[in-house]
Amino acid sequence: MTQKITAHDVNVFYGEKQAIRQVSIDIDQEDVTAFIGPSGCGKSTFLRTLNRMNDTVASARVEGDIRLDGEDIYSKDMDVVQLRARVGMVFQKPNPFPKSIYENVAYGPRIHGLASGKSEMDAIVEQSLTRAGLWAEVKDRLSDSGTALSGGQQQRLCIARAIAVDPEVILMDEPCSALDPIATARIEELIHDLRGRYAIVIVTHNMQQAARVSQKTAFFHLGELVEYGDTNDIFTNPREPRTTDYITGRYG
Ligand SMILES: Nc1ncnc2c1ncn2[C@@H]1O[C@H](COP(=O)(O)OP(=O)(O)OP(=O)(O)O)[C@@H](O)[C@H]1O
Repeated sequence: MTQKITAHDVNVFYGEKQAIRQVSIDIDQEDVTAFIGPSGCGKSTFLRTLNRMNDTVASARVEGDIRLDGEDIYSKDMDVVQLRARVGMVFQKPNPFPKSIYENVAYGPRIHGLASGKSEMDAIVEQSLTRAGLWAEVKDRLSDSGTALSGGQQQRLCIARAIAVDPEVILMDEPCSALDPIATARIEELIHDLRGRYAIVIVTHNMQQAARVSQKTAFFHLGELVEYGDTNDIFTNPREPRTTDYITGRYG
């Protein structure tokens, strides 16, 4: 297994309040990794340390060592715009730009200078929408607004947008929580299809979803990483009593 991201002794504070305590974890390149745990345990906060999205929160402070392919992502030399292209993110609520479907996907490659002309851009847009499982549904209406799509299609458009800049890692923060069961199933299939090409980390409230889509699961509680291992082991043979209590529904 190749370790794509390594995190050591990570603490996150919002002002005085500590949200993440001494978390160390290695994220595999080839796997889908699920972060689970009760509301407020810090899953999203920790996820957002992995592409420095917490930089956008004025009160947030991150301590510790986080590396992408061995490179310290909190180093002064790290270009954060570049980092967020390498480590893309998909949010809870689909958030397409109020622009055409085509523009939603082309925007990132344009600002990163990834296409040298219209035909190259067309190819990136088609490939990204194809990988996101949306091409067949939108190829005849690329100039329609992204916000006119269904919720599930919007979320796949957001995944296409992340894919378009050729990321190495995709972070997904409860990507299905605003979707119906059919749209959720499409996203879960898509995660299967994308596995291997991108390292994927998904925060989910839904334990069945974690069991379905991931190979590795990390259980967080009160800002700590309680247990991390193969998804099968976490759900069938957890080592920690707190994990057992959570997966058997005793809290959360
Ligand atoms: N911007 C913020 N400012 C201050 N505190 C915050 C902020 N964001 C999160 N927190 C606090 O940090 C802790 C962890 O929150 P976080 O959203 O990371 O948890 P979570 O496990 O993702 O929860 P949920 O599943 O409900 O989204 C919580 O106590 C939360 O109130």
